[in-house]
Formats: sequence, C-alpha cells, structure tokens
Amino acid sequence: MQRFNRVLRRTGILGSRFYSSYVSRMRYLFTLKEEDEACRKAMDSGSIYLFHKLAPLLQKAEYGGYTTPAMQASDLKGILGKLGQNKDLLQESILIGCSESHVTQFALDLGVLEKESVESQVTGKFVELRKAFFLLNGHDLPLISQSHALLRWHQTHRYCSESGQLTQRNQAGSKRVCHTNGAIYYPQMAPVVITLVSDGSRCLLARQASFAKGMYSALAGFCDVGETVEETVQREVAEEVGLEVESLWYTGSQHWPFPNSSLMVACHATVNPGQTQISVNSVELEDARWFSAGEVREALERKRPPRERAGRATPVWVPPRTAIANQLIREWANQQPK
Ligand SMILES: NC(=O)C1=CN([C@@H]2O[C@H](COP(=O)(O)OP(=O)(O)OC[C@H]3O[C@@H](n4cnc5c(N)ncnc54)[C@H](OP(=O)(O)O)[C@@H]3O)[C@@H](O)[C@H]2O)C=CC1
Ligand SMILES: [Mg+2]
Repeated sequence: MQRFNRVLRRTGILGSRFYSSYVSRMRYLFTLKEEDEACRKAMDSGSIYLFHKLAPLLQKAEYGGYTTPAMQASDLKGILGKLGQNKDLLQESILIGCSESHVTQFALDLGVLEKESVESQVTGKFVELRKAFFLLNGHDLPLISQSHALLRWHQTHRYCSESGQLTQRNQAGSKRVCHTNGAIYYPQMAPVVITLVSDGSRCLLARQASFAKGMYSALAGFCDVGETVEETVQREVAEEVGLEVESLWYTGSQHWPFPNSSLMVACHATVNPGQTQISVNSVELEDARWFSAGEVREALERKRPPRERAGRATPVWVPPRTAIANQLIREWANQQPK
C-alpha cells in the first residue's frame, strides 16, 4: 500500500484532492501501464493467476465448485526455482487488474514447463478454457476471460506486420512496439452483436449445428467493418432468419474469449407481429424457432445440459448465466405476463 501511494504521489495522482477507491485504482493501473519500472515493482508484491498453454489453473473450492487461485509472486519464484526454471520467467506476467485492497493482479502462462510438474507444486489442475467456463462461478470469469485473451494475443502477435521483426511488449503487456519502425500494436477485440428478437408475445431462439444438443440461444454475429451496432443487428437478423427488425435497444455487454476475443453487445429487437415467417439460413444455423414465454421459462429452469432420455428429443435449454445470452433471455421472460 505504501508503494502504491508512492507511485501515485510521484505521478501527481495522489494530491490534496480526494479520489474514490475506484478512481485511485484506475489511476494506479494507468500508471503501471505507462511506467515499466513501477509495473515490475508492483509485480513483486502482486498476485499472479497461472495458465498452462492458455488453460487456467482451477482449484476445488471449500464449499463446492471451483475457484481460480492467485499465487504470491514470492511463492511462485520458489516454485520456479524448484522446477529448475529462471525466476525471470515471472517478468512475462501481464497486468490484468488491481483488487479492492489495491493488490495488483497479473496473469502468467507457464506453457514452457511440463504441465504435470507445475501441477505437482501447486494446488489445482489446469483446465481447458471452455470447460473452466462451466465449472467457475460468475465472479471469477471476467478475470479469466481477460487474462486468456491478453495472453493469447501476445502469443499470436509477436511480429510487426510491416517490418516482419519481433516486437517488444511493455512490462504491463498493454501493447507491443516494433523498435525498427516505431509501430505500436494494441490487443484487439472483435465486436459482436447478440440479439433477442421478439414479435411481442414470443421470442426467437436459434441453434448452430456445433452447439451442445438441445441448446438454443439468441442470434449472434460479428460486426462488419464500417457498420454501426444497429446495422449489424438488422443485417444479422435478415441474414440468419430472413426477418426485418423494426426497433432495437441496447441492454448490456460482455467480454467473450471465444473464438479469440470478442466484445459482445447485447440488444433486444422487435419485428412486426404480422411478418414473423422464419427462413433459416442453413449455412449459419441448424434451426430457429419462436418460443412462448412459458417455454422460455422452462428452458431457463432446466439443468444444463439436461439428461438425455432414449427415444426422446433432447429438451430445449439455454446458455448458462455466465453468457450474456442468458441475461437477454431472462430479461425478456421477466417482462412477459405470467
Ligand atoms: N456470450 C454469449 O452469450 C454468446 C456468445 N456467442 C459468440 O458470438 C460469436 C459470434 O457468433 P456467430 O453466430 O458464430 O457469428 P456469425 O453469425 O458472424 O458467424 C460466424 C462466421 O462469421 C465469420 N466471421 C466474420 N468476422 C469474424 C471474426 N472476427 N472472427 C471469427 N469469425 C468471423 C466467420 O466466417 P468464415 O469462417 O466463413 O470466415 C465465422 O464462421 C461466436 O464466436 C460465439 O462464441 C454466441 C452466442 C452467445
Ligand atoms: Mg450467427
């Protein structure tokens, strides 16, 4: 905390003016992105979330479920030593945030080490990200999702696309620079809209062939370059189910690490109740259907994924609460008369 205050004072952020805890945390993180030395020092007393080849470390929680344990940098140095690895590997950690109590948080991928040897030194197992998303509770997900996206970006964007030379990251990992031509690269996200279409009394859910059996979700699609969110919603609904959107409104957003790193922008939309004939684009979707409020409420309550019964169609279920699709569907269901 003292070091934290020193950095704030030096950068003029801690002065006579009162800053809320949130503002001072954000200003501190800003400083750490700008100052490599301050970031290096923060790492020494920070907590580090571990990954192995992009799989996060998960630990069984005391009261059931799973959590993502954070390690102290000092403990991690000891473990790296035991595994015969130089503690400089720690410098490859990337800054991901700062806790309420002002402890800086970092993420580190130990993919250069053998997975089993690392697991033998820590409590927990490295679990593939999609599986981890089903095991973790909502609280841990934004941090894991952000860490995964940033680590992946650094692993796959190491070279300058102009000079072909290796780029260097700043200590925080918030950018990479090509020292031959000065080009700066920042981590990227693809904007995606996800839309729940309603005709006033029913809502439209669809499934791709790659979804788990019985799972239906809202319509989603990547924004094309130059499009507004509104234009993407209209185009995707037209492309995927052949309907024309009459009105739409924004309701929330979420970072989503699949397939790479997306910013999901969630919207509700309506179509004319007299023009609801669906024409499914079979290149994109396996099925799309209108659902009544009662059917949607049942799907929301259903255990995911539901148990399959021989000879019976898998009952319809929807993505878990960790996906913004669930929020959209729940919001719509709550607005319908009982
Ligand atoms: N969090 C949530 O609640 C939900 C999240 N999603 C996410 O939304 C995303 C988009 O949904 P989806 O219906 O698949 O999208 P689209 O309907 O846009 O179709 C996907 C196709 O778009 C093309 N495409 C265009 N731009 C990109 C890009 N930047 N990255 C990858 N593919 C691109 C690809 O085609 P081609 O291969 O032919 O080039 C891809 O196969 C998915 O990645 C999914 O994970 C979806 C539902 C719920
Ligand atoms: Mg789609």
